[in-house]
Amino acid sequence: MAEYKEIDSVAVIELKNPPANALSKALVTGLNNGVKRAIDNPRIKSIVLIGNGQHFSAGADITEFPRVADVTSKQGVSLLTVGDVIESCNKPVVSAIHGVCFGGGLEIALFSHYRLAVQSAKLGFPEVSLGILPGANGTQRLPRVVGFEVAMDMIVSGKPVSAPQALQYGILDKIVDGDLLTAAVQFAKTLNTVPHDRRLKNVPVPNSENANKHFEEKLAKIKQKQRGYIAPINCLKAVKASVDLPYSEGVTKEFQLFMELMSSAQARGQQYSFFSERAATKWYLSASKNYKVSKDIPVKTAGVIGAGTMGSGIAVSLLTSGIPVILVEQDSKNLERGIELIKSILQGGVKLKRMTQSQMNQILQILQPTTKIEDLQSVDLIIEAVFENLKLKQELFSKLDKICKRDTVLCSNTSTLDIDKIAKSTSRPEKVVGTHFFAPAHIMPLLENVYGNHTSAETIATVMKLSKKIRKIPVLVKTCHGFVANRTFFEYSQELRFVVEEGLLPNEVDDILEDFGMPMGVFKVNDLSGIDVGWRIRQEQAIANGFNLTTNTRYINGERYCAIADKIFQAGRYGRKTGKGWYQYDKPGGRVAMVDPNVNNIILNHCKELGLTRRKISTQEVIERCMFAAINEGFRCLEDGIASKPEEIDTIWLHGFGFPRYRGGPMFYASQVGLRKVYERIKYYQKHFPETSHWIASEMLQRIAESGRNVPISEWTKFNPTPTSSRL
Ligand SMILES: CCCCCCCCCCCCCC(=O)CC(=O)SCCNC(=O)CCNC(=O)[C@H](O)C(C)(C)COP(=O)(O)OP(=O)(O)OC[C@H]1O[C@@H](n2cnc3c(N)ncnc32)[C@H](O)[C@@H]1OP(=O)(O)O
Ligand SMILES: NC(=O)C1=CN([C@@H]2O[C@H](COP(=O)(O)OP(=O)(O)OC[C@H]3O[C@@H](n4cnc5c(N)ncnc54)[C@H](O)[C@@H]3O)[C@@H](O)[C@H]2O)C=CC1
Repeated sequence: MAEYKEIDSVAVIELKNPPANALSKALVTGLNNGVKRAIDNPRIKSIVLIGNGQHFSAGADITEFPRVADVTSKQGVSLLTVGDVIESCNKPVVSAIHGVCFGGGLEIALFSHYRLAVQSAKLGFPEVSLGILPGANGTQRLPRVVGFEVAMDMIVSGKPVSAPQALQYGILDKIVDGDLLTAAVQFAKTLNTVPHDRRLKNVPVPNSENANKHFEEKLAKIKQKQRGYIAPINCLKAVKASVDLPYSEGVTKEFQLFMELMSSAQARGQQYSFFSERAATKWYLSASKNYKVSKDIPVKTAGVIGAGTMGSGIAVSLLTSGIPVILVEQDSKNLERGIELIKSILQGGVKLKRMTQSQMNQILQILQPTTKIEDLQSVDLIIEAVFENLKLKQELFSKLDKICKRDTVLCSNTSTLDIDKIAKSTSRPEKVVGTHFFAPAHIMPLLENVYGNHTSAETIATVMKLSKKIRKIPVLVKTCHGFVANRTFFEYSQELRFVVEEGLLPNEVDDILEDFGMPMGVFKVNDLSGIDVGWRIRQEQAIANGFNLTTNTRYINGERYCAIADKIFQAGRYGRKTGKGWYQYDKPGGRVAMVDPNVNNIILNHCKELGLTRRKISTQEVIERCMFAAINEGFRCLEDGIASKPEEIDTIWLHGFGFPRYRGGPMFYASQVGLRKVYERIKYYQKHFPETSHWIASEMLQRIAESGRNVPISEWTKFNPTPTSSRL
């Protein structure tokens, strides 16, 4: 775990716990033993700590967190005990850093007396994203090096800094070229004693005159931008303690704030999210088709068809990752509009200092706009993002099949349509796959990749790899109408439309959802993605089912239907883009949503026409109805083999819909509420709303609820009554 060796008078202790040298109890014990061995050896004059493999250390071992008792136990060796041993050691200790030096890893480095790093290293405290704070004195030590404001920013944001930035802040003493170990040993040999100010606990916090002001400003920002999250607030309070209290009292305050977080439900949700998004990327269809064994096709050039809302954002994601794009539109007017959209997105990046004007110009050089689909003949991969219309997409794929080279991967950004139906218009269904981006496509992190019955492992591997290359979090699901994201979101939003039909107004529903932690209420989301898009999807589905949808429709094949959204569409209110939808906006494309009495009239008239009596609906009822409807559908996706594990559904909601990370995702939320209760409430709603089939409880949910025990999420799929494949 920690390998000890001697190079002349220098003891070298190598942290070794692949893949990221997480500081497990065993590694910390090994480190402690190594430092003590060096202290006890009179021939040793100084000590170097270095990481084996790709990183110095990714910090404390998160898998050990559930055992909070271990973390806090005074028995055994903790990061704090080894930290004390390092800091009080009379032989200089040098941390030699490469890869990442995160969390507890950075705390070890800050207990050390000197820090060196290679140019590419990254240093930071990401604990806040796990719902905790750097609890091994990081909140008291970092400010003593970098001052209050920088420490506050680093710890509250969790964002790492580069080695050159860390050098500038004084976190690093030196950036070294060439072999890190050789340089560190050479450096260590020049050291004899440990000066007083190299033990950070002896040092006051510099530049702390305006700490109160900075504290108040940051607190206000957190409350506005990270509404509901407790970890950033405790991080901030802990850093402030470094200024307000002597070191010995500051660490006690840090411990108290750390323990508050560690035992919180939010930390459980955030740590679950860390593992669920990694579990979701590990796709598995069979022994010969999975993330471990399947090879991808390198994507050196790409095509995007349709330069509307989605196509332009998709093109930006590809272009900013260095992939040249041929952008195809149906005519030059739409093409011009698409190019302008792309330019305005990039210009936004320049404004926010994410890129320079000259980088933007370079990016535009690898964009080739055209109205000729034939120009796509030799690209490696194409993403189609034209209107949501099956016939149109089939025609397009059939053309692409004839035009493109044989191994071009053909992707559709369809948000609902069956990939198999699109694939069947080609002679290469194995190359056809869904790549479902979320709006705005250049910002939203999720990529829901969708395989059909004929999609090859190579095609899947290609889009999963590409997702990472373009900085997206990929999840692989199986084709069906709406896949996982829209299938579950549909039930959530449908139930909320019913709530509006029964008594609440859109802004009242949105307020409840935003208080629950959603970044935006469902009606604001509808306005953003386009009321016309939703309308088109409903029309498509109705046509596919041989049904004629009108604004008077109340039931479809006996199923309750709410036509208010269609009436909003009929009123020419297409959402933000037209400056009015469920809300009134400051201007077309504007962001400021205002309650519009005209919308309220549409709703009230609708109810009057149908003779519906409106009623008061409680917050609890709203949350239960939308969440439990989505959760029930999530279980059905598992039953149908559309998703293979609950973690996929949760990752989709976290990164596609901005579900609050501290709640883990809808399925994790269900586990926290308790599946027995979720099941009972679903049965209750089924009794009250028998004409809505999403209240028929999933059999899998029923089995778990009736098992009489608290089944952990990792075991839920064992209760699947219809295991469909080997994907479990
Ligand atoms: C009265 C006194 C009593 C004593 C009281 C004592 C109290 C003291 C308490 C001290 C508590 C310490 C507090 C502290 O500072 C806590 C921390 O350090 S929390 C950890 C912070 N670190 C992170 O959040 C880093 C997370 N990891 C990453 O960012 C990335 O994984 C990384 C950049 C390292 C690598 O990224 P990438 O190459 O993309 O690979 P993956 O992300 O897929 O990771 C590969 C693999 O590694 C696993 N892993 C990564 N980090 C950790 C980790 N920290 N712990 C456990 N496992 C980790 C990851 O899950 C992947 O595993 P797979 O199985 O392959 O999916
Ligand atoms: N808007 C959203 O929030 C999301 C939409 N989607 C899906 O993405 C696709 C595109 O949606 P949007 O970008 O919102 O639509 P959009 O209406 O903004 O853009 C579609 C573009 O396709 C172009 N187009 C139409 N036929 C074409 C053809 N034959 N050749 C070349 N270009 C053609 C149109 O001119 C238009 O610019 C749809 O399948 C939609 O369901 C997926 C996720 C989210």
